[in-house]
Amino acid sequence: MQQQVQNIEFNASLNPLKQVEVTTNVHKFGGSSLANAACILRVVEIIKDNAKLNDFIVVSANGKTTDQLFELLESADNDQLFATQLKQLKDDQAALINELLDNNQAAQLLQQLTADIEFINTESANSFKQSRNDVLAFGELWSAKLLAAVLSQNVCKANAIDARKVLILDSGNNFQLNEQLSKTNITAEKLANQLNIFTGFIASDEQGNTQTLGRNGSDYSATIAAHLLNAQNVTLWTDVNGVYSADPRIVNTARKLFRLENSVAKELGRLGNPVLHANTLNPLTTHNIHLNVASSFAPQDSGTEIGAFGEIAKSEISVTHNNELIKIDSTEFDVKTLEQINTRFQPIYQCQNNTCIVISQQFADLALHYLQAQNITFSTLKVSLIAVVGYQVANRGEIKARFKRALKHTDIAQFVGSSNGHSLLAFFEHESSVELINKVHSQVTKDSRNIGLVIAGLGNIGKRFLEMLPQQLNRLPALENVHLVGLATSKKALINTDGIEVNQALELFQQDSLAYDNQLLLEWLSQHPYDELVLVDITPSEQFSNLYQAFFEQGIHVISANKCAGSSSTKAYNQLLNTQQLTGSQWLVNTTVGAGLPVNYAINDLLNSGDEINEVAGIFSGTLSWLFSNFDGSLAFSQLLQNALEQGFTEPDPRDDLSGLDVQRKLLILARLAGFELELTDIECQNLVPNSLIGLSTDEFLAQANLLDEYFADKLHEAKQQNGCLRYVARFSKTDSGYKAKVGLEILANDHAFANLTPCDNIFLLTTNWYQDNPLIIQGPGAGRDVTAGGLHSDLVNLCRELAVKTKEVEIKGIN
Ligand SMILES: NC(=O)C1=CN([C@@H]2O[C@H](COP(=O)(O)OP(=O)(O)OC[C@H]3O[C@@H](n4cnc5c(N)ncnc54)[C@H](OP(=O)(O)O)[C@@H]3O)[C@@H](O)[C@H]2O)C=CC1
Ligand SMILES: N[C@@H](CC=O)C(=O)O
Repeated sequence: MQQQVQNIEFNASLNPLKQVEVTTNVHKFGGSSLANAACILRVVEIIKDNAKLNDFIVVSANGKTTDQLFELLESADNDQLFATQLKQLKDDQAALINELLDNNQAAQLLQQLTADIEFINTESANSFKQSRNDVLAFGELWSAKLLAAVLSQNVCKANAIDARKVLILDSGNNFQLNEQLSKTNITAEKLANQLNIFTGFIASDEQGNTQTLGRNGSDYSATIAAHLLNAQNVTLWTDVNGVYSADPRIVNTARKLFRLENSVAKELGRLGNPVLHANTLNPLTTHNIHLNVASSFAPQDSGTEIGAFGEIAKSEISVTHNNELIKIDSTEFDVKTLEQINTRFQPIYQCQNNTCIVISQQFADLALHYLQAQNITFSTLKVSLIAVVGYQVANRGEIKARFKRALKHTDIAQFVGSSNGHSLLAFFEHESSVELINKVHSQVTKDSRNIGLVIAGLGNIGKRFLEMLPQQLNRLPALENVHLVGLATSKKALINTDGIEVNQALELFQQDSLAYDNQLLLEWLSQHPYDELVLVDITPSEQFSNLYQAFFEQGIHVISANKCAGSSSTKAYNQLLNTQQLTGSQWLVNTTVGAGLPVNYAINDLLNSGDEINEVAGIFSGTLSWLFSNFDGSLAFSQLLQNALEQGFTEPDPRDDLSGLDVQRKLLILARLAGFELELTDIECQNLVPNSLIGLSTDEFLAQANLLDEYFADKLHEAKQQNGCLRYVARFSKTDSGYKAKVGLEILANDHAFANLTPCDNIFLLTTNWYQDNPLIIQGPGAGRDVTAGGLHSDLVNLCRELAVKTKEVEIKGIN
């Protein structure tokens, strides 16, 4: 039965493939990504979402087809086995065609398949003496034709290209690519305004003989095609979702490396990394082409990007191992022989005195034949390798020392730095154990993750937070891997994935920030290349706090000084908590109440200890505390207000303090933390801003603030008459029917606990089951630049400590 491609939108305006761009991208799909009809349909969806017309799609043979073809080559002398295997191959291919194509389309491919199978059958008579490579080529040819037909039927026109008509290898020059001829060919073969489906793995020589590009040759085909096409991006869609800091099947603390420096990626390939292959990166070095490794099983995940990056990516360290190596020792290597060995067998290591080479076992037979033919006497030894790979890692003393520490008490045969400086190599005369590989990984990477830090809001508090950042980063091991990567104000943002120099952050922001909108910010955040991203919201903006839902959905952690989200509607607040729990995002809000005072932590600790909060009361506004402590009638109230504003205690608009809104929000945040469900409007609130000052801009309000003076002078007089003082008090208490909550101006006795605070201090009285007759009191400065910025730093350190011990399970579909 023909399978359907789901959700294909034929409406031109919605078809993502309609946007034709001048640049070409190359997408390569490996065999396991194209293993069966369901996989191919998934690939079609990926192409719809990620490709555009004129892009090149490079394909491997479907599933295990190449293995089946190899088996046929081997069983040519066994008629019965050969016939069974050939029938199976034909049936498998025919099944794919019938499942995916309508009758007309299927008929053409089935006819071709029959002819190809007949060719294989005929060639078996002379044991494929001349046609081994022609037979192997069928895997990719069938795969390309099938995908082109499925795309043409369901998405857009697609043109299958036989790479043998394009990629010409020079048999007189070690089968190097004839670049000029291949470039001319690719231009001639590609068709405009469609997708070009290109066979991986195969090429031809000048005589037209089929040649293959070796193990994992399709990746190489993709990067060669990208080079010839001057493409911008190559994506290797495979069955793993990126390159890891070690093989995740062996090291379960391995981290995905989101960005890999070109030279480091090349070194990993050279040393036998299972995802990146030795040749793959070679064609990319001359152009600035980005290579991505992504999973076709989880296309929404960001994979690994390979390119030219700055310091953060360059600091990545990984561990690779290879148990399938052979060391060849000889005193007879001459320059010419070594040159040949280098070109043909990709040695992993060559001794400085030219008396030994280490090569992969896959080249062993060929290499040994070659040396015998040269009459060179040699001896061989199986060896294994554990390598620490990173940008110029051989020159990084601390990594070298850690690696050596991990190797202590092992019978290591040799320890050297690679000649390019990008790896440290430890060779052993036996297989490397899983324990040792884990130990090395843990020692050299410290299992640390890169944490990106974005700061939104660079005002009164944001600037102070930023000023304190360099010293914090230098001082605290917990912040070792924190990188400032984004700064934003209401209209401009500076994002630099390579990191923003913290000591010059404000200057860089002035120079380089660009206008942005939330959509752009979210787009960048959705693709950030860090293990964790922390956003510190030091804005007063409700509109900005509305983005938290999207942040949490993307697993981004938020530290808020902004009180809007914490005091939003019950529905919105609960949705945030649910999403955050679902995605593992952390949300730290310590400074939203009491600035740096640990009142939020105290409530959490009490609840964790099994206590219950019965009452919360106190002075929650630093501004109002400062104003009413200092207001004795000698200065007008409006003058004191101006003073509080200048000291950085007030909200950006001081009416948010005077109206009681700021205190109302804080009481709501604490009540919610204590486990109660209520809305802001459930808290009775006394507004001290007269109607005449409500509708004005902040500047207009400040210009007319003297209109407040008479009201507050009267209130002070009233308090004095009662031998008391004015205080703006928040009160929340549990009742039999639920709770009672209000914030407002009170006249308190002069010896009341709330009446004798240092100006600007907050006081929080927590009455709980454990602290009933003698409530728990937390008191201290509750507003201001230093304490608030300090509180935010405290949240950052606590968060980073938690993230350091967070374990992320690696999902592996297998490594092809
Ligand atoms: N003062 C204190 O003691 C305490 C303050 N807080 C909270 O800290 C926050 C910041 O206060 P403060 O520094 O005094 O405020 P400021 O007005 O001095 O600075 C606010 C900053 O936020 C930016 N901003 C405003 N809207 C947005 C937006 N939509 N997107 C991105 N950036 C935006 C502003 O950018 P632009 O310049 O472009 O407008 C500015 O850089 C407030 O939420 C406050 O409640 C919390 C505890 C204590
Ligand atoms: N404006 C606020 C600042 C802290 O939240 C206050 O005065 O308390």
